Amino acid sequence: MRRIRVVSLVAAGALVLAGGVGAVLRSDPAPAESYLTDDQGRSLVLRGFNTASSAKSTPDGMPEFTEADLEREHADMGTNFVRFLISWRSVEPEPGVYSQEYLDRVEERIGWYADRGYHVMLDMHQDLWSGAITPDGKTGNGAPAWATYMDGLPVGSHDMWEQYYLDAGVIRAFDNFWNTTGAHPELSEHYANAWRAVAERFADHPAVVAYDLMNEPYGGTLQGPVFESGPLTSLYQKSTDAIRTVDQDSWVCVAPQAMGNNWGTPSGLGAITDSREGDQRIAYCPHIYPLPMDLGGGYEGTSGDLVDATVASWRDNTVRTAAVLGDAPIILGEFGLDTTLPGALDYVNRIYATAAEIGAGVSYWSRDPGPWGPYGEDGTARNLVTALDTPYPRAVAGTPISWEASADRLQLTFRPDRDLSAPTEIYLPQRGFPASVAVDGGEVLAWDQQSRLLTLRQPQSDEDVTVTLTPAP
Ligand SMILES: CN(C)c1ccc(C(=O)NC[C@H]2N[C@H](CO)[C@@H](O)[C@@H]2O)cc1
Repeated sequence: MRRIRVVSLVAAGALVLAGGVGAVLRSDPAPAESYLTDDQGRSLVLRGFNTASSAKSTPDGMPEFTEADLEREHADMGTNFVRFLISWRSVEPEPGVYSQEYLDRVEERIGWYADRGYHVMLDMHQDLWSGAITPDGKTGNGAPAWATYMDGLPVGSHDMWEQYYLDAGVIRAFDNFWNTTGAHPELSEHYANAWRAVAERFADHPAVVAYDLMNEPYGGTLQGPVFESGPLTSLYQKSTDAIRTVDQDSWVCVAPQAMGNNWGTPSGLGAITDSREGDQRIAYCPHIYPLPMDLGGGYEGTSGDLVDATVASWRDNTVRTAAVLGDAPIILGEFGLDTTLPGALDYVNRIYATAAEIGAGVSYWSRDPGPWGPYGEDGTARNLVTALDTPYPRAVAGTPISWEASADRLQLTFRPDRDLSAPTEIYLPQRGFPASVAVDGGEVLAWDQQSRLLTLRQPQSDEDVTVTLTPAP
């Protein structure tokens, strides 16, 4: 049973511990800008995957992922979101040259998601800066070789990929990009202009809802708040300004540095100014990877306690930084684990419960086959599929106040917005709702057992409404 309670991150409220899950009761609903919204103004609850790590190394920059793979994911888990990996090396293979052929390939795949009603966040992905940090091109990914200046400093050979971040050549490549060296002010300009080229292509695409400006930033010799409030915030501002010259409506999602923040420490990220008309559309997209999990401890015993402490700290720090960014909506851009670890699915449920508490979208890392993913190398469905196939209110015609879900029950409290014409839309899995649905507190507009979507007639009330869905007897 996964009980999920969405609570306010705005009201001070009393911290109420219920069933071991911390919850801050909402005394006032979070402002609508605490959620990304769709074109009809509905608050979006985003659930999906990072697709996919395989794109880091393919020559054409595309994930090893087919439309049939998406069809299966949609049928098995009812996802509505994807953090789709793109790369600077593919967008701008030569300085100032933007590959429309690559963007064509991206657009083709985004069309698969659009055909199924998904929302897409494009992730300009990097790890260890670039494939150019090692001769085999297989260690890092993201930046093009022409933007990789290691100044002849060495890069070693390590068993753990994270260790490459401490090599002098890798640090120098990052230092030159952030212009900590003073030698390459042009690189961040190129980066912002690459984003403009991407946004120019997707500004009017019905499925693209957000741009994740940089995956897991790393400051090289600059670390922590001095990096995050300095070069990182500057790059985000420069990229946001470039995007807004061609796209006024997509959300711009900014992430803290990975080191530390992935483990629950606070971020020094500064606010970004959004020049668009109306409400700002800046979102915050941190990741979480508790160190005890990374060290193989699993979610049990002492390791489980340390993970819980990390999750609690991460949540508070995430809410704090989202407030600094102007009550920005939150998307948990990445979390994941080897789901063969002890307590793995309890951890998955804990993270989804925490995400729901702060109104965050979630993209699981990752969609690739294997022990972390929903499907094995041989294509068989793994334990993660059932864990993720649970009811959720995909689009809410108003402000979500709280919701709880298990396989065969969903209870949603929301404050309707009578100005919205589109109805609240809820996903209900086959395993919990094999036939008709009993609805208490609301009126069914439609129940489509093929798409697994139930829509509610918009209540003619401004007061909070609580709807409970269970399988009809
Ligand atoms: C030392 N530094 C800077 C560092 C260490 C560890 C990670 C990491 O595990 N990240 C978690 C996952 N995210 C990437 C993709 O974005 C995956 O490859 C990692 O497993 C990142 C940075």
